Amino acid sequence: MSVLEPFGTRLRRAMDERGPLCVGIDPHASLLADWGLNDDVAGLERFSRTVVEALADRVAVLKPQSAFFERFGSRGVAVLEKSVEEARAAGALVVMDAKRGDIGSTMAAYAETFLHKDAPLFSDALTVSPYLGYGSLRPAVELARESGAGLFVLALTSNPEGAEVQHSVRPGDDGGPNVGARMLAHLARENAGEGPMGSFGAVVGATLGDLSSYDLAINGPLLAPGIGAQGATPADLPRVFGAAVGHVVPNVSRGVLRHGPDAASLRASADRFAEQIRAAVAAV
Ligand SMILES: O=c1ccn([C@@H]2O[C@H](COP(=O)(O)O)[C@@H](O)[C@H]2O)c(=O)[nH]1
Repeated sequence: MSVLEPFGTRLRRAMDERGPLCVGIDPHASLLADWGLNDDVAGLERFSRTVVEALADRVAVLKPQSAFFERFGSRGVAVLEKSVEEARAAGALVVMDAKRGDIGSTMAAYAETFLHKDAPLFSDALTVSPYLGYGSLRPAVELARESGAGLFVLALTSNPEGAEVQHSVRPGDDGGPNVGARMLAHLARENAGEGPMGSFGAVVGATLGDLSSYDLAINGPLLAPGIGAQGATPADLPRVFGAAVGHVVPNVSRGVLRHGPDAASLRASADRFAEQIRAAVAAV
């Protein structure tokens, strides 16, 4: 198996060279319609190819949302494979947003699917759910380390429903850290001693307001969805992330995609978000 430089190193370089923006590839049925495409595999393929061709040479990260491809069965997954390959070939890092999570023995198979360097769906990083226990993710952590890939662990998600799980505290641990904080602490341990940045990131929503009660200094990236369609803005980033804002990878999906299918308009929208993010982060 060929080995890449660690994901954290590659991501840090990409963020420094291109800015930290991550654009989602989320082919919602409504966006396919808005773009004048059919809600079928041909429409999916055209949508995804347009986004990759417009943006893969300028943004640090593209994040395909696997659900919108899986919806079309094996032919949709084939489009996803091709999109990942083309985006990586054009210079973007690919974070596969598949939010996998299961008992360890099954997690090992998910890891083989997305994090083995020779797998058809190999991606630079994968979103994972730790809600079968952080330890159940161990096979993914180990294979990611071997391959030079990374993980983004759901810690404090952008949706309001997430609080029910993520703000809960272990029984008998009154006053102790909540679940989200525990996930951040696990990740800080995973990234200890890594430079310039570890490969094990957290998903922390840009919609969540002041997070100063959390220790976001995990020495790893913080993938921040919620900008655009979910109501957060680039200007919110310093208030939400404080001193950790330099590790934030802000994600925008529909906020950019609604400007398609014209490639120049997609690029212009991504450039506007990138500039607003640069200005917000520079002001800290
Ligand atoms: O906490 C989370 C984790 C993941 N997502 C995903 O990010 C994008 C957001 O899309 P927008 O169109 O910019 O709202 C989407 O793929 C979600 O599944 C998230 O929103 N929140």
